[in-house]
Amino acid sequence: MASILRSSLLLRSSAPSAFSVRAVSGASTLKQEAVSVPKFDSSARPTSEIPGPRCYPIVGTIPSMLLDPTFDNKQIHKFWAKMIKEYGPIVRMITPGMPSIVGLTNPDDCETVFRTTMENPLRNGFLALKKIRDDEVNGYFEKKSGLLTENGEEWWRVRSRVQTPMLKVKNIASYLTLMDEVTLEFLNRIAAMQEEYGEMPSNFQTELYKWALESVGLVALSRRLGCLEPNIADDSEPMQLIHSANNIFEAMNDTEISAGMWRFFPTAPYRKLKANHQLFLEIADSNIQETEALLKAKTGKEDEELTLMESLLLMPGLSRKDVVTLILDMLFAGIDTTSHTIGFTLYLLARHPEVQSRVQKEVDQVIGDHEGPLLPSHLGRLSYLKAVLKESHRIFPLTMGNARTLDRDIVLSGYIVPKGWMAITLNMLIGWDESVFPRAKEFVPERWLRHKPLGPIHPYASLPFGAGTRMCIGRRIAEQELYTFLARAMHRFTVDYKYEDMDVISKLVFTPSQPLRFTFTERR
Ligand code: HEM
Repeated sequence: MASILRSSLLLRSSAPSAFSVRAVSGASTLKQEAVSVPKFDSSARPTSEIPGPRCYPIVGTIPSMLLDPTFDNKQIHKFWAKMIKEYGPIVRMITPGMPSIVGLTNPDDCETVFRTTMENPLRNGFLALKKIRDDEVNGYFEKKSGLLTENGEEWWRVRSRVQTPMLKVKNIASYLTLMDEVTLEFLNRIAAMQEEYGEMPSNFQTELYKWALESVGLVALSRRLGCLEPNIADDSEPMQLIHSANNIFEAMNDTEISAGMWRFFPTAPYRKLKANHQLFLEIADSNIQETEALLKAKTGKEDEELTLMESLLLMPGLSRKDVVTLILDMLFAGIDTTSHTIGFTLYLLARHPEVQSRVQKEVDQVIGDHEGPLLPSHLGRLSYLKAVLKESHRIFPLTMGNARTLDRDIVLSGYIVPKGWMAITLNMLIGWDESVFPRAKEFVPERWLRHKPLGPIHPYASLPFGAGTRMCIGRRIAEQELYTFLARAMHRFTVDYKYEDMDVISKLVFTPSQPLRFTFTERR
């Protein structure tokens, strides 16, 4: 089947493509571009002096972590905040058998980490997921576990080929009309729920997951999945994808932020991860095959533009399995990310009516009485709305930090941090630091506007999508979904929230601590 599809697509390869497949084909060695790498200062203080909680022989800092009253892997930001307060902007953690860690809150250190790892960005996270893909899924992944978990040459083999097509704004813009259609349907659903319940039901988060999966499915699977059907059954395929992705994130939080016992025996979180990954894989794979069948059926028309995924299937140097694994990761990474960002942003807008009216004013000017689908030119003019999203990511970043394993010794905050250690840039704590962001506790989107009224912002201080060659590959897709949703929602509704303040719960990504019981009032 796969080869039939591939050859049928290849027959069309002479057709003009909407997507750039030329950019990096043939590039198979790690990027060697000129980056300015900070000089190593050999007079720096030794590694042994890096501050941190008490380190014991054999067990390292594990007892200091586990016995600390703030240590809770669902609230990991509180533990890191305490460590940084006690020890300063660089703190080390030693876990035997795992790479030692430094947590960082000085943006200059973050810059050093990203610059020195630019050519070989190693991210040794999600190890339990990698083990499951490598050892346990009956050879499905052929020991090539995909962008999320691979490193080095194998990671770059795929990344170098998908980088340009997936991050080119123009390519993603070709999905705007469809994304807009999904959003408009979802807003009708919001209006219906508002009518029925007088506010959003306490499971509104699940509604946002449906919007997110329906939106990312447009790009990943080139079709509608039906997530927004009224009364969609809880055991339907889209709902099973959503539930299993949620469970995968939760289980990965438990395997990632732990002493790593899953390496020695299948712990409960490891088993949960394996079972949900298997379920997700089976459903996603059958959906991918369905998409392949549809693509095969529409073969032959020379003037038909290729979808992003079709053009990736045609990319020299990428196998069908590579593309399938990418689609799998897009579906998996595309549910719990954009949906939580929307949840946090709506909460911040509800709590700051003056900001909300400014966004509404902007979208009224930009969209006005326009009746057709949103156009890229509309999104291009939403500078305040984009500032709102940046500010929302500063206050509620989705991840605690960005991680890089060092492939050489470097100096951070005046200490030598050796090769093999993992440096984590603590996004959330940097975002909340008054010395980096004046009026850090306030929601001030204006700080991101071009004239920077609160002063310049360090370019490495807020990196919600990571940075450099390993930056989020779904960034453009995510941004387009988020801009579309917020523009349409603010054009139609005013949002309100009357309940407790929002905190975060870590489920690999930060999720809202309270049910999202928003009230949406029609503006017209
Ligand atoms: C608000 C939404 C999102 C945020 C904040 C976000 C954030 C991130 C971050 C911080 C990373 C790690 C970057 C690094 O190590 O420098 C990442 C990686 C990744 N993201 Fe996203 N993401 C979002 C949405 C998405 C979506 C919608 C997709 C799929 C379409 C996606 C797919 C991926 C993949 C596959 C990677 C691994 C890339 C690699 O290692 O080469 N993300 N994302």
